[in-house]
Amino acid sequence: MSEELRFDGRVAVVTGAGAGLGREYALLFGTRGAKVVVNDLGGSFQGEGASKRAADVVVDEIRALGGTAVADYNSVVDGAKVIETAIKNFGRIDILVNNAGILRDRSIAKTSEQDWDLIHAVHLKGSFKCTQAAWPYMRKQNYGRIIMTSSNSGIYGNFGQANYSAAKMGLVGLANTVAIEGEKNNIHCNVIIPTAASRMTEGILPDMLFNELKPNLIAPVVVYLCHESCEDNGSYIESAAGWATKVHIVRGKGCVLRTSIDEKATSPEYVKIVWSKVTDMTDAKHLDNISQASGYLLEVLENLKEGKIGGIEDTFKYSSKDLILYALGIGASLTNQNDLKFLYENHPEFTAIPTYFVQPGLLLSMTSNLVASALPSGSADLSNILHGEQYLEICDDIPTSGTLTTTGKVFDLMDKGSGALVVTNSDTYDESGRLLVKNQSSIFIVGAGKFGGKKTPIAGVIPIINAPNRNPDATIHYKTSEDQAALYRLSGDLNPLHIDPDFATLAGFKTPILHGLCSLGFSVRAVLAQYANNNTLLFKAVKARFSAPVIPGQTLKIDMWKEGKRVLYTTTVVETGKQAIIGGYVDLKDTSAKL
Ligand SMILES: CCCCCCC[C@@H](O)CC(=O)SCCNC(=O)CCNC(=O)[C@H](O)C(C)(C)COP(=O)(O)OP(=O)(O)OC[C@H]1O[C@@H](n2cnc3c(N)ncnc32)[C@H](O)[C@@H]1OP(=O)(O)O
Repeated sequence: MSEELRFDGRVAVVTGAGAGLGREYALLFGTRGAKVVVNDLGGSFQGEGASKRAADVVVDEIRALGGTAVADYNSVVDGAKVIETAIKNFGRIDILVNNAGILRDRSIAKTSEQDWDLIHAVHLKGSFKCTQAAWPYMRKQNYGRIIMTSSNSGIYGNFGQANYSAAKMGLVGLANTVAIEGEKNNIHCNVIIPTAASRMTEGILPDMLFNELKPNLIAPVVVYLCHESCEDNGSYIESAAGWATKVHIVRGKGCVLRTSIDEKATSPEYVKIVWSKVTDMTDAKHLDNISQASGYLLEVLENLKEGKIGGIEDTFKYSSKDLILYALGIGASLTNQNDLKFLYENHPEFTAIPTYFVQPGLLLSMTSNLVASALPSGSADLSNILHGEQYLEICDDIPTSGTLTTTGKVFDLMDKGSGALVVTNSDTYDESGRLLVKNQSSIFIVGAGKFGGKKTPIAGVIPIINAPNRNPDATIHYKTSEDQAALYRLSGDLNPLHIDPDFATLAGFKTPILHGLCSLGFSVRAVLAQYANNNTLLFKAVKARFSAPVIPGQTLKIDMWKEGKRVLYTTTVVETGKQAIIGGYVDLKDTSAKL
């Protein structure tokens, strides 16, 4: 054990110290050398009556233990008088534990104004008045330790305690500001959130818990918080039953509700769409002060201004398990030994199939109204949406797990007559801000054309490249499984079009169809197997146009033409002879197999 923590020369005022927690604090301070003012009005726990006895008994106890103490019988609402007792008797005030409290439990419907006012007077106003009265002395001596007593009833709410909960949460707010204002004068203010068996909690807590909630188990925590060696200021400490912890308020990462600084308004409908992001607490953080809170807002605005957010932002987390699930979803199989490195996380060359990284961009589109926001109607229904084209470029080394940030925006909108074509661009970064992946998706909204828009793409929309007019240099067949879409969807694209027969009918298909990106994954596997010896490091980019649907269970024929480091390909459904992907190509950094 380290050196005994002493309070010699210090004067401590403990309010409501006639019983329960306050008594334990007062006794411990007294045995540690502090001169103690034992404040207690001596009323009932409902705030009725007053007697000197409660405080006197504790004073006697402290004296019997060899300590120094005086009683004070004032109401904490007369804070100046309470502090005056300390000054008159001991000449100073170093420690103030705002502990006095009463209960007036009623449901909100039955809480009278008097119930409300009385609770606020004792808890909140009393703590304020005592603190304010002690303040000039503490400032002058450049030292002070103040405790505010909050409660889980305030932090979480508790049936029948509206008045008490509000006052207890009010004390947290009071402590926050007192901590800031006192900092430069070495006045620290912290919050204790105790759960103790006392006359206030008897009958509320279960017996088993009640019997273990001894106030003397909390006193050491409060007494330490009041010691000069304790550097905490503005902390909330919860303690009960011989246990203590710090409590934090955290703020989620949040979600930007507009796509550019020029967008002057957002809408309740949009808020509804992104609500899961607004309320996502996965990356929640504690902020140390109000400047950090507003600082982040400024950052959001700066990013919007500089076009850095340039649209919607999303977080994408993945692990080796996700990579394996994806690999299975696009047909990787242990029947091919070369695929083991995609399916076994302990394989020395375990790696992602690069097309996995179409997911961050796609999921961003699917969980926001990015696509709909581009349309004149402002709305789009999944039953009318088909994946038209995809471009993916890997820009840097891809880790096998991570938390990535994707920013996405609408890049172009075309009126194709039979439908509208929305082109979205997204960039995906790792935690250090390294650009890992670029995606461009063209989404065909069937029936949303003829709105008078332009037909041709702007520069920057990556065109498809038609296959050469010669026999393919290589062909690979892959049979998809009847459960291919059921498996693939687990990687994130939960569009019911791929699994729900009723939804497929609604969208105009006889049966659910395969995800376009699943067919793309199969096709890239073929190119990597044929021309890169399955070495994913050689993969640079892929482009595809989804020209006809694929039904799970059909066989894909991937025809390939090698032109330098570019491999052009088409993907045909063997059973129907229809081309499912046209104009596709894979750019390799190098090739490892000759024609
Ligand atoms: C918000 C959330 C985002 C959701 C993201 C996606 C989620 C996924 O779950 C969805 C999917 O995976 S769907 C499955 C994969 N996709 C498909 O199966 C679509 C297959 N393609 C088709 O059916 C038709 O091409 C079809 C229907 C697309 C077009 O056929 P037609 O209407 O007959 O058009 P056509 O007469 O051939 O051509 C008209 C103009 O459009 C251009 N075009 C055609 N197909 C295109 C395509 N796939 N992509 C881009 N442009 C396309 C043509 O070039 C033509 O333009 P122009 O007149 O200027 O030459």
